[in-house]
Amino acid sequence: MRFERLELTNFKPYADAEVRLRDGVTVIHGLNGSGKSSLLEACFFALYGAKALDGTLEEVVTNGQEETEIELAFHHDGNDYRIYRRIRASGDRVSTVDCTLDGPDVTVDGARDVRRFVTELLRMDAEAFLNCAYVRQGEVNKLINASPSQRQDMIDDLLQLGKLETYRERAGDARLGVEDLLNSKRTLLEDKTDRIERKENADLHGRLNELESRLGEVDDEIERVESQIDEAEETKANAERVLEEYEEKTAEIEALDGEIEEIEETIREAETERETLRERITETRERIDDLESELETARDDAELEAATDEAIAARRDVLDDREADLEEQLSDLRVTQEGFRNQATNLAEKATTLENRAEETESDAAEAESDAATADRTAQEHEEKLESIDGEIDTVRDQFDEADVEPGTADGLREEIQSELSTARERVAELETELSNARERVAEVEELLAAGKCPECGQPVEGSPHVDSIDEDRERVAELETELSDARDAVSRLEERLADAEELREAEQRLAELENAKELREERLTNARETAEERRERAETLREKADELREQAAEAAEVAETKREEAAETRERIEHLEGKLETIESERETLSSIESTLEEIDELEERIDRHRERRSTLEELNDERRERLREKREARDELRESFDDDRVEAARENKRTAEAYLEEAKPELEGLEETRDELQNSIGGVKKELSELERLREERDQLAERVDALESVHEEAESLEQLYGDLRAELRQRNVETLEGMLNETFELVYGNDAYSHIELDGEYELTVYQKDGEPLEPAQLSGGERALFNLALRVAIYRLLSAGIEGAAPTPPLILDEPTVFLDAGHVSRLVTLVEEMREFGVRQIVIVSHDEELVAAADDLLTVEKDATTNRSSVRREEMPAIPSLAGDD
Ligand SMILES: Nc1ncnc2c1ncn2[C@@H]1O[C@H](COP(=O)(O)OP(=O)(O)OP(=O)(O)O)[C@@H](O)[C@H]1O
Ligand SMILES: [Zn+2]
Repeated sequence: MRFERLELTNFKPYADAEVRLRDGVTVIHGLNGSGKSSLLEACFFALYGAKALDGTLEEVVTNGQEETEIELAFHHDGNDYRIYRRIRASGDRVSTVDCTLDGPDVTVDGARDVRRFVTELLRMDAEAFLNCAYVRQGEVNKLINASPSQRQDMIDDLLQLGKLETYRERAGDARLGVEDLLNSKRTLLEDKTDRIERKENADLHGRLNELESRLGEVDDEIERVESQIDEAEETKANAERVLEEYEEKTAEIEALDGEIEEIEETIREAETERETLRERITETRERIDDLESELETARDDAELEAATDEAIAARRDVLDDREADLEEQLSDLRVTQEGFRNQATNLAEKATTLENRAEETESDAAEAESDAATADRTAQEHEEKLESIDGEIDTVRDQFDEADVEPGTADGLREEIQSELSTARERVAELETELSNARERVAEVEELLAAGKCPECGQPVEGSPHVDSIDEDRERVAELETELSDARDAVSRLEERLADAEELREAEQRLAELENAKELREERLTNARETAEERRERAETLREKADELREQAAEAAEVAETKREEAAETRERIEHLEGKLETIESERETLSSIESTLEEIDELEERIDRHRERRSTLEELNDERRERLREKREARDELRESFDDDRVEAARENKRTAEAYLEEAKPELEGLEETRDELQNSIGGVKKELSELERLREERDQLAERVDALESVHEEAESLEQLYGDLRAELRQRNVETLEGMLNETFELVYGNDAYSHIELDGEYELTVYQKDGEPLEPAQLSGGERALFNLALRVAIYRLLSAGIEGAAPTPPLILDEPTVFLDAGHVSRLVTLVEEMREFGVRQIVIVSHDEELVAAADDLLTVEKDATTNRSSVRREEMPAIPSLAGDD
């Protein structure tokens, strides 16, 4: 067997790692704590699971991670296998959630099954693997310190000698089982023999004979009693038959008596019923008489000639006719009444309308009167105004009288004065111009004269002609001034006169206006007066009209009253007729009651007939019954005469005697039968015991045979037990010898110094080291390094023994050494290298060693370097490229 590939995820310090392991010697090296041992542990754990751990499952999961995966591929006996494990930590629990082993044509699931499979496959469990193949760090003293019996167990177990012990134990168990069985069978056999002896002593056959003869006697006695009982029973039966017959006849007579009584009773009942019916007929007849007298009275009331259906029908016709007639009259009257009522209503309405109109007309009249008054007041106002206008006109006329001008001429006068005034004003203007001119000339001349010059020619004044005219001119100015003043006076006078004339003209206009106003007023006055007159007349007319309307209204109301009265009269007549109709109805009812009385009478008559019929039927029935009664009485009398008192008495006596006998005999018989049953039981019991005895004898014979057989099986088991024990001892002895040889060989090879001569391993697995001088030494007394070598030698020896012993069937697992050089000095390390090479030669294909030792490293076929990252604290593994591999064997 050899490991091929290991793949780890979150296993201890490894986050992710993959290692391939090859044949030959693989050395794993690296610093302390880098994870070397963990790699080996991983392989071991992959194979055996939790069993392979020193601690708990929890430790394999990298701190802080939740899941760990391990995959190990290995080769064994020509096949490839692969184990996969997945461990999950959730909360406080750590468990294997997945565990599978795949091999050729096989898949195993579940940690337990995988472990079993691996144990089976490698022929060693985890413990055995540790004892031979995997030398764990620090387990140097394990085998040395073990007690001989522990050592024996370990080695026996490895060499499968344990199985022989198991077989021996099983044989021992079987022997003990047989022994138990044998003992119990022997006891049984003794018991049986005892019981047979006891039974043989009891004289069962003698008892049987005696019982059988007694049974014969009892049977005879039973037979005798039974025949007597039969006789008595026959006598009893005969007597009973006679008595029965007698009883039957008595019963028959009783039955006939009963029937006779019944018939008599029926006849009596029928007679009673007939009597009752007769009484009913009388009662009914009386009732009919009463009804007929009632009928007579009713017929008179209803004016009927006869109380017959025909008369009633005729009377009904008359009543129908009368009713129809009355209905007709009534309907006419109702129409009339309705007419009167309508007229009364209409007239009352009309009266109201007229009354309203009269009121309206009166209010119109009042309105017209008030209008007339208003018009009168207006006329008076106009009159007053006219008076004031007349006053004003007089004042204006007085003005004209004063001016002595005829009104209407003022205009012509004004025009005349106007033209005189303009002429006068022209004269003034002319004079003013002339005066001005004259004055200028005077002024001019005076200026020239003052200057000495002629005013006309400019020549010096002395001698100028013109100077002479100045006086004339001065006169002319004076003249003109006088003339102008006169002319101006004339203008003033004319202006005054014009103003007067103007005034008059205005007065004239005012007068015309006043005359106009006066005319207008007068017209309006006339109008007002006319209006007043007209309104008064209208009021008069309206009042007359209103009176007329009132009269009409009164008339209409009167007529309405008359109509109402007429309507009331008609109502009375209607009521009267309705009364008559009611009378007809009551007459009809009377007729109906007569009819029903007639019907009742008929019915009563019928009832009488029925009663009579029933009576005669009853009479006939009773006649028949009397006939039957007679017959029954005869039959009964016959029966009474037919039996004999003496015979009955004899039968009674016989029956009593037989019964008395039977009463005594039956218990006797019962007693006999009981005795017989007891005897039979006893006989059965004795016979059973006899057959029991037979059976016991048979059983005893069988048991005796069985005990013989068991005794021989016991012997066989004993010898088998012995055989296994001997075999194991022998095998162990052989193994011990071989092991001792190999141990010495190996120890010599790895230690080989002059101090020790040899190691002894005795049959009890006691180890002793002998010094050269023959002194024995306990292995525990060796030095640390010596112990390490000794241990290694022992392991290797066991490993060799194992591989030799099992030969081919179980190819040896890889030899795994964890730090084997710790206690060794350099020389011994070289020997270890030699040992390793030896092992290779013995056929160990794969050797894995954890070591720091340079020499071992140098001797490796494969070098794996393990490193731990200082920051992440995660380990990694790496294969060193090796130079051409020197042969290890060549080293030595
Ligand atoms: N569950 C774990 N999670 C993380 N790290 C772990 C876990 N278990 C162990 N370790 C670490 O792994 C290392 C131990 O590894 P291992 O024993 O394989 O080292 P080594 O190389 O064999 O050391 P030495 O040379 O001292 O024997 C320690 O540093 C330890 O802290
Ligand atoms: Zn280590």
